[in-house]
Amino acid sequence: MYKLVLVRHGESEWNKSNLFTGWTDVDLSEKGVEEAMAAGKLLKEENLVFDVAYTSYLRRAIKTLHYILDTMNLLWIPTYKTWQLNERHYGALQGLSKLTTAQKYGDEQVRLWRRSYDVLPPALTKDDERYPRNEDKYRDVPDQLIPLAESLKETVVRVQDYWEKEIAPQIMNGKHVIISAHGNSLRALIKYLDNLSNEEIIDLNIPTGIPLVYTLDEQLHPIEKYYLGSEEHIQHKLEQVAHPDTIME
Ligand SMILES: O=C(O)[C@H](O)COP(=O)(O)O
Repeated sequence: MYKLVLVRHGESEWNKSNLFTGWTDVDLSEKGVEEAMAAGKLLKEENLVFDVAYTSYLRRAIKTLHYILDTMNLLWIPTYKTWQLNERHYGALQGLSKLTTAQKYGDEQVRLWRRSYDVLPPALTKDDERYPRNEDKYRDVPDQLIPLAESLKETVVRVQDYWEKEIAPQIMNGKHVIISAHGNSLRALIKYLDNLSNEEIIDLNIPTGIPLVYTLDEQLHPIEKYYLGSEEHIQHKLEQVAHPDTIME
């Protein structure tokens, strides 16, 4: 049996202002930093230890991992960063308010863009300043893999590819792994790990900064999973993600 921990980054500045973020490299809010440190504390109290860590190319996930590992006195462990664990690319929605977009296009359209499995958000054009190719950190990513927009389906492809090639072999080798990533890149991974249908994944939300602990069998099939922390706190945070326009604090 193996243990695996997934954690969505703490609240970001754009989570706080309720903006579509995707690959925009925004920082953690003050509350996000506190959430990350609290996650480290919970993991320590659970007596979990890690040998290797994975995160995305985005500072909100990288910093969350850093605060967690610092709190656990594990900053020294090898940490791998990859664009393949980045948030789902939200295309031309990036930077728009989720509330204003719902007022303009309707709640149902926004729900489809946010949670359906295979509906693409409106795409960027290559001359848009938000085109990822403009950023040095993606210089080694082949052109055909640089997204202009992604549905969860495309996100699953790149996350699953990285999982199979890099992360799964480490776990099979007995390494204790933590992954710090994003709401939708983790939904993509969980869809794959839990073998959820395209319908089941629609209702899955991931709270910020709450460690999700998996127990996996020898074939890396999940046996058990649970969030760390109080049930009430987790439920409240899940509501916030599901309805970001209605619950602010
Ligand atoms: O990219 C974003 O806006 C968030 O990280 C995830 O947003 P969602 O919960 O609206 O998909």
